[in-house]
Amino acid sequence: MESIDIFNLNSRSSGSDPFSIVPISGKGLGVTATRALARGEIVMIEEPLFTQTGFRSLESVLSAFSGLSSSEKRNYLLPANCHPDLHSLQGIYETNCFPLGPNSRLQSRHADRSGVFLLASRFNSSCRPNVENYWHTKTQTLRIIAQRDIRKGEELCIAYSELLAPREARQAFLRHNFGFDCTCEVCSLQGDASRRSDERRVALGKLYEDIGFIQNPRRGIKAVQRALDLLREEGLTFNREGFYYDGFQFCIAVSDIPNARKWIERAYRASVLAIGDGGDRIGWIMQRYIDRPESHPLRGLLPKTTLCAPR
Ligand SMILES: C[S@@+](CC[C@H](N)C(=O)[O-])C[C@H]1O[C@@H](n2cnc3c(N)ncnc32)[C@H](O)[C@@H]1O
Repeated sequence: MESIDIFNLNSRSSGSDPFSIVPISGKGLGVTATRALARGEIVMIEEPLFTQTGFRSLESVLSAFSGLSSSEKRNYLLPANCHPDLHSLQGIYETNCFPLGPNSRLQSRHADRSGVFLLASRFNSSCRPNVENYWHTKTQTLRIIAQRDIRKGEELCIAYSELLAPREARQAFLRHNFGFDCTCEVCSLQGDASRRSDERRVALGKLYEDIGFIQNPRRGIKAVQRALDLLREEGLTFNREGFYYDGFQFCIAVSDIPNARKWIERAYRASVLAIGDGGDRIGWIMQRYIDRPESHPLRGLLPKTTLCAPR
């Protein structure tokens, strides 16, 4: 393995940053917290070294690489490469790039742009991630945000794989795309604990797909509560704001304005904690409905009734 100047990497961050890049047993380098972090806190903000469109090729990566300064070129060659079948410049890109938007976890997750980042490329993967990457359109920077309270010294991990999938499927994905056997705390569970985790994730995946199609609002709100319970039990924060937003829409459809307001407030709070208060589109839409929930176009779609508030 290439010898890596960790001091040089760490010196890229400002002295007050709450993370450090260090060797992690069995995983190469990784990122740890140098102090306790609160949920919602921004851990890192980084500009891309270069970006690519969705139709990238060896030529486009080469062309971007040739525009870098000589020290940037040296730094680009340091991160991991899990694609020995590709040209090394392309392999490094495919191993380390991040999607750049679109900035909505409520809508499509398919980015048509990606970028490579020297510090952020050092985050290892966990199937119960404690930080999440988010592309902040306004500043054209990648933000890494704490998804729960984190202890000093804890490793900070993002998720490389689909979270709402059973262990075997996640492992196969990571082996195929990143060339490693995941040894995160969830993949290391044994027996019943592993089976229960799989069941929760599969159930969550089904709820995530199905909730938008449920027509009966009482069944819908129950499904939302169930999804939020499963997330809590599984220690995940994936799409929390989306599930709260679903709860809001069920209440709005039956003109239950007081409960709708409580659901949208939770959705907004969960969104700010997940991706920060960037004044982006999701935050802006949610804020509008906190002020005037009755302005949502689904209002009164179904006969009036009272549902329930989030727990
Ligand atoms: C994007 S790099 C992450 C940083 C990398 N550890 C380094 O030293 O630069 C991806 C590589 O890190 C390692 N890795 C990431 N997450 C891992 C995990 N959960 N278990 C084992 N290895 C992991 C794998 O070798 C993977 O191919």
